[in-house]
Amino acid sequence: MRQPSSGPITPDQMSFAERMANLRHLGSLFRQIWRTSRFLTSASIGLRLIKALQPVAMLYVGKLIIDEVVRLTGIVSPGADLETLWQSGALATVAVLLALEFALVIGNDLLTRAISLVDSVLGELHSNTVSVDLLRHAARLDLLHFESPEYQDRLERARRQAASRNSVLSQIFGQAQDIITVATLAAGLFVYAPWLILLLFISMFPAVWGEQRFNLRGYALNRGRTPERRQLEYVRWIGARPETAKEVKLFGLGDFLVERFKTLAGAIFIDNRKLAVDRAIWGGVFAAISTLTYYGAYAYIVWRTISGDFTIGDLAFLSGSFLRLNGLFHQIMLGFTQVAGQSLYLDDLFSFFELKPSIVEADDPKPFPVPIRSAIRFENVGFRYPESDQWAIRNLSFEIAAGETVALVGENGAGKTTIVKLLTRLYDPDEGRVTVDGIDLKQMSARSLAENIGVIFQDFMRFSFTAGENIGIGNIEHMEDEERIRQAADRSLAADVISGFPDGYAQVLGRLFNEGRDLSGGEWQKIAIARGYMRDAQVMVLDEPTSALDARAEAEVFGRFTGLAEGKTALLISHRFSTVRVADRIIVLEGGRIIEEGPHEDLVAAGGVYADLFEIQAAGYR
Ligand SMILES: Nc1ncnc2c1ncn2[C@@H]1O[C@H](COP(=O)(O)OP(=O)(O)OP(=O)(O)O)[C@@H](O)[C@H]1O
Repeated sequence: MRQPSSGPITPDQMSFAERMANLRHLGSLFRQIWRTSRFLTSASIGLRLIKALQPVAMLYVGKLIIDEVVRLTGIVSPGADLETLWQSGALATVAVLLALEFALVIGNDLLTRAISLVDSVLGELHSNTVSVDLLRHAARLDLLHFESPEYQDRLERARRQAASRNSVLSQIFGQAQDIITVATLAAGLFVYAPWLILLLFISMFPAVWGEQRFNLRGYALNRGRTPERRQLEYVRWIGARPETAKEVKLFGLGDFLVERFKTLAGAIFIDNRKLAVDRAIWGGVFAAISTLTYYGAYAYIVWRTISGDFTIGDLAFLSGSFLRLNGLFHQIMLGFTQVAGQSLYLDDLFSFFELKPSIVEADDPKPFPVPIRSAIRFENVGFRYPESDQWAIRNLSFEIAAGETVALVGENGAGKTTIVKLLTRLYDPDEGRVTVDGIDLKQMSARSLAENIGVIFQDFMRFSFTAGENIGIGNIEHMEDEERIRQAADRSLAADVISGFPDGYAQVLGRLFNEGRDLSGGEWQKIAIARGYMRDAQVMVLDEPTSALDARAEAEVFGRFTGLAEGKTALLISHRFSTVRVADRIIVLEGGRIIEEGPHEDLVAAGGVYADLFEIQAAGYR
């Protein structure tokens, strides 16, 4: 597989073997389409097989008609009466042939429509299948995949392919159909003038070579421009979102965004235009070469007819066959290079599916201890974000005893959220380990870990779903449990917010949809906290849970939290010391290391960093 890279590649950088290797994805594509609908896939193949034989049949019946007409003109005297002639039976053959040709034309039309119907239905189903597969696969990947621009580029490329790639298979089926047609036409032509086929073949080469080169250039361009295209999407997104509208207006960012969009779009446009112009010019030259070949061959057949070697019917059949063959040969050859070209894009899609999550479950996973008997321990843990050469945390050891509430404090970037990500196994540590009652998190079943640790992140998601769903998704298995949702909402004070909605729990939140209703930051936070309460988790992690709450709500949320957390283990992160002081123990972090640790009173008495920070905040209130 190619190394994932978003950097531009040029046609010359891709070896022939690599181009061929991309064709392996055709098998995966076929399986995916087959899985989508066996019936429709079989129907598409079957109908095309029948349609493949139509051209030669048409030409041959045409030849028979002409020969029959020529024969009849020889025996029928000018001005003969149609009725007498019909009754004599002389017209029987030509009538049958005409009827046959009519049937072939009608049949062909029906087949074309049936194929296009089957392909369009299959195409839509397949594009749904790919989108579902993409969603499923993305959900299995690690957080690191989503936090890395390179993987976002890959996801973007895969997403772009999801909707359109089934056309490749239609194209391959079409190719197979054309090949069968060519074989039947060529067999006819071969009987009359074998070397004409060779001539046709040679005349194709420049076009095929040119086409595959342009395909590769097109792909390289597209791929190399993925980061810019993502930026383009981003600028478009910023310019048209309710979340951004306030700042865009007040900072007067409109022109700035327009300029940035123009610059990015302009660069992409210039590249695309150059490619389109080159392709058009060379396409014209190559087409002229093959037209020349056709007329050369045509002149030859005309001469052989004049000299009496071929009948007029033969002439019609041969020139028709040659014309069709010429077109079809072109189509097939170009089709092959196009399929090869398209399969480059398939690599984007299927190599995304080949990405494997690195945080995987142990072979024989152990359950999370219920209840926790001893403690959660960070044992000499070190962690560096991928693509970062700085340790976010290093040599970190601490424990949270069963039933204890521990608070983490520290300046921005001290490593607090990183600790939460390690505790929830969104990442694995690079050094040391995180254990619960001595069992490494890596040995634990992902499901039981998720069931036992409830987290509310500072950048929690504001889903444009109903209020009930926004809370219910905190425990997807109990999403329909209204009683549980109400209890969770009561605990987090979200119930008061929801009681003000005309639709209550059925109220759609957010500004995305017509009936949606937006909330204040603090109101959203109450909903998010309720989501955390949906799970009856033993360990609750609250990362900046109350930053947007007013003082009264904060006091109340925490009053309830500490009450409810009795017997539960909790980890709190907050910059507000009024929140932090309720914890049994406070850990002060700096640069990913612990610098102080103890209950609030002890830390204040010790007069260290915590005491200073506490004093600064307290002074602000005096
Ligand atoms: N996805 C990431 N990739 C690379 N570095 C990161 C990533 N997330 C955080 N960091 C870095 O890791 C360090 C610790 O970050 P962390 O988010 O844990 O800090 P924090 O204490 O939670 O900060 P805050 O109080 O601002 O929320 C910081 O230096 C930060 O820049």
